[in-house]
Amino acid sequence: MDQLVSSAAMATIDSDAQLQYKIPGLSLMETAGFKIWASLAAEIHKEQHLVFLCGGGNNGGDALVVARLAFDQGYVNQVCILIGNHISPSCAVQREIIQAYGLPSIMLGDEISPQVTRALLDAGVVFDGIAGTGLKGPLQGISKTLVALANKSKALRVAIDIPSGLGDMISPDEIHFLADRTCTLGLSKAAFYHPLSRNDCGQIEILNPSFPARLLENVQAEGKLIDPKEVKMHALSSAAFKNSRGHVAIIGGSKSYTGAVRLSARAAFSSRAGLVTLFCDQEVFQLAATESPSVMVKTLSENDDFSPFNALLVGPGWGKGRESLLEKLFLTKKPMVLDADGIKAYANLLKDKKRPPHGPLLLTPHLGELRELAFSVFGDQALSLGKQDTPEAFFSMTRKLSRELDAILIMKSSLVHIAGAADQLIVMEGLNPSLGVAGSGDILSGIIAALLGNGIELAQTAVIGSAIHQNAGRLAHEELGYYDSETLLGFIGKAVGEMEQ
Ligand SMILES: NC(=O)C1=CN([C@@H]2O[C@H](COP(=O)(O)OP(=O)(O)OC[C@H]3O[C@@H](n4cnc5c(N)ncnc54)[C@H](OP(=O)(O)O)[C@@H]3O)[C@@H](O)[C@H]2O)[C@@H](O)CC1
Ligand SMILES: Nc1ncnc2c1ncn2[C@@H]1O[C@H](COP(=O)(O)OP(=O)(O)O)[C@@H](O)[C@H]1O
Repeated sequence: MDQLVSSAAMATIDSDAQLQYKIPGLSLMETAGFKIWASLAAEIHKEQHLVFLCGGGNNGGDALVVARLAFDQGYVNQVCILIGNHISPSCAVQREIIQAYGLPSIMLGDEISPQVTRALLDAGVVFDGIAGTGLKGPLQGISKTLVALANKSKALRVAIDIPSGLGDMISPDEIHFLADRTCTLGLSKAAFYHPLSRNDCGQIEILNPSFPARLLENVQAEGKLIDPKEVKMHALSSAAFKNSRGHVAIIGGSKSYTGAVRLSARAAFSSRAGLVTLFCDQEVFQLAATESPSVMVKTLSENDDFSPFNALLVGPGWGKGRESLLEKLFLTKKPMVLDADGIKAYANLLKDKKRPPHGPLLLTPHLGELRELAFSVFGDQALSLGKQDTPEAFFSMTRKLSRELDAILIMKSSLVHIAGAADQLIVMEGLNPSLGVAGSGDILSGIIAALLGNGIELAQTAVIGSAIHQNAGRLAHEELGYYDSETLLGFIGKAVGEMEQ
């Protein structure tokens, strides 16, 4: 599990390391540069042209250390592009060193020179050391122009610490360095994990330039990154049988959307539910009853009794106009997963200022549904959620929404963000486009419902359920590449089996 921190928190660790622990800034910088170069050298050929973009702060100083170490090892096709009016003391030392070495460098003013354009076009690797934790606001001036040009280069793009232009208080819509690799220092940064940022950081490697472990451990983190491969769950007792494995009721399915509930039901069985009953519209009944012999299928009515069930999944393929029924379902106080049209119905209730009391509640919105939900609670300020908002706003608004609704939110994009299961936001790196296929979300909600039916606690359910979905997607991708949701179903039980202990 990695902690995700703000740039401000990381900058405090940097200064505490120097002030409290007396580690010289230059020594931290040397170690940072050494570790960055050590992590990359084997992948770079001596014939490649290396371009180092170096700001005037310590991030630029780090880049200059990497340039010098590379030069010493025979990577002589290189140029350092120097920008910035204010040069930090440690960066000034590094600039003197590369001058003494005679490393090729170009000092840029306000405009890009043809020499720089040429260097970037010919580059095999571009190192971005323009700005890291010290960035204030969106990129301006020559830094912005340089990043735009570097982003057009076909080179391998390596960001030192943070891709320049990304920051906690900066929307990922603003221009930033598009990295293939990010060598981040100390701890990973929360700003990488906005739904629109992560892809632009490439492969992230965390390197510690000898910050004291105590400082890193005691940091106030914004979020934590959990690797789905490391998530485990208790195995079922070998004496478990259908009635002890939980009975899930799925309420959804309508004339226009007949497939969703069937996927959810099958996913629930593969995630250890013992019994599944489907409550659907008359139009879906015949289809569902014929196609899914293991599922008990009933026609949904106003007077259904949900008391025998251990968990309810409400919403897949449900269609519109279900608000009053949803209110009644809340009154059962049963552990409930709300997905898709169920979330939209809930948002409508909230817009009408209705806050029905409910039992343990877990919602699985994709980003569009999340915005709708947040809009119904917070109004206009939520309209940019997950789009043009800043990482800081995304993290804090989603935590606030979860508190406000007294529910756990599993927010689905190419990443998974879970709010409400811990003090910090939990993030899982999905980054598996094969999972982005119609019906994949219905499978997730079926998995979650089964775990709730098994009696697993709500917060744990969110983490374990998301991990089962991601692990199944990974297993399916390793075996098949791309697939449809019916095929994904076949990997759910395997993922569960690998996670059981
Ligand atoms: N102790 C150490 O030595 C260690 C430090 N470490 C490293 O130091 C980094 C932090 O260094 P830092 O605090 O010096 O700030 P930094 O990220 O270089 O940014 C300042 C530069 O950005 C520029 N700039 C700012 N805003 C801008 C904008 N909107 N648009 C354009 N430009 C803008 C600003 O320009 P100025 O405003 O001064 O003209 C200045 O040039 C950290 O990320 C890590 O890499 C680690 O290696 C550990 C050891
Ligand atoms: N690139 C990706 N990497 C990992 N997971 C992804 C990716 N794209 C989509 N997903 C996952 O696929 C699921 C899609 O759900 P959803 O949008 O509700 O689809 P549907 O409504 O078709 O079921 C979510 O769980 C989401 O996290």
